Amino acid sequence: MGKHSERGHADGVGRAATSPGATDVHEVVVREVVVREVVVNYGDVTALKGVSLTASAGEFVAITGHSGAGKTTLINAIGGIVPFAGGSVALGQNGHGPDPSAVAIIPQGNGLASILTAYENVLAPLRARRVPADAAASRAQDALASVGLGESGSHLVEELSGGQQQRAAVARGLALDATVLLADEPTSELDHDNRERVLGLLRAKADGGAIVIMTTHDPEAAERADRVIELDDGEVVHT
Ligand SMILES: Nc1ncnc2c1ncn2[C@@H]1O[C@H](COP(=O)(O)OP(=O)(O)OP(=O)(O)O)[C@@H](O)[C@H]1O
Repeated sequence: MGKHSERGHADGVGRAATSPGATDVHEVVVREVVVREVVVNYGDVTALKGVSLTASAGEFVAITGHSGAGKTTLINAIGGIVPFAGGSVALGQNGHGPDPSAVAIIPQGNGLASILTAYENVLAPLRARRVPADAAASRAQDALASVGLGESGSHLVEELSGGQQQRAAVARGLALDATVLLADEPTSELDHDNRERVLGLLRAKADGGAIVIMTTHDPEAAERADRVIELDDGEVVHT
């Protein structure tokens, strides 16, 4: 099957459960993300030139900017998956570095394993984080249902459309129930209704106390955030 886009209180780090599905595991709760003067180099290319931002629990922040401005690099720096040459990223107020168990990333290009089913893709990171099997299964199924893929979990990713794959990636990020959710262009492949569905889920995560940081090229999606931070050529040009 081909790929068809659907487009047409900063009080430090604690340990607590954050949703009914998370009552069986302890997860790190982050009240604040503080990015200070972060510099990221790829060889000779300086992708971030001293970027600073703060986001607090309950906030939904959009990062905008033209292609190549550094949005993905910023998401990955906050998520701790790209090294930075200068600056710092702190989760909570005590100077903790990025903690993988506190953060979920919905990556650009979905990052799903195409030979696994959608359900297996959502389940795998939950199991990797030692969520017990029954709870992981139920969280994976609930997350898939929340993005409208309740009936499609048994399909191989390679059998899904581009938009369905993107929603499966959103489900995978949501299922982790992390208190920092980083979403890199999570609606780029979606039709209007599914874009609204996903933006509503991200809004609900923030309203539930998470810190949601989303990159987007879509002005209408950015409008749904509490704040918009614009990057240009590796620098914050508007907040
Ligand atoms: N792995 C890499 N190696 C070398 N340069 C890179 C690498 N990844 C990104 N870059 C460069 O870093 C800069 C920022 O890229 P980044 O992907 O963060 O931008 P972006 O704003 O997310 O772009 P887009 O909207 O197209 O996804 C660009 O100049 C890009 O070419």
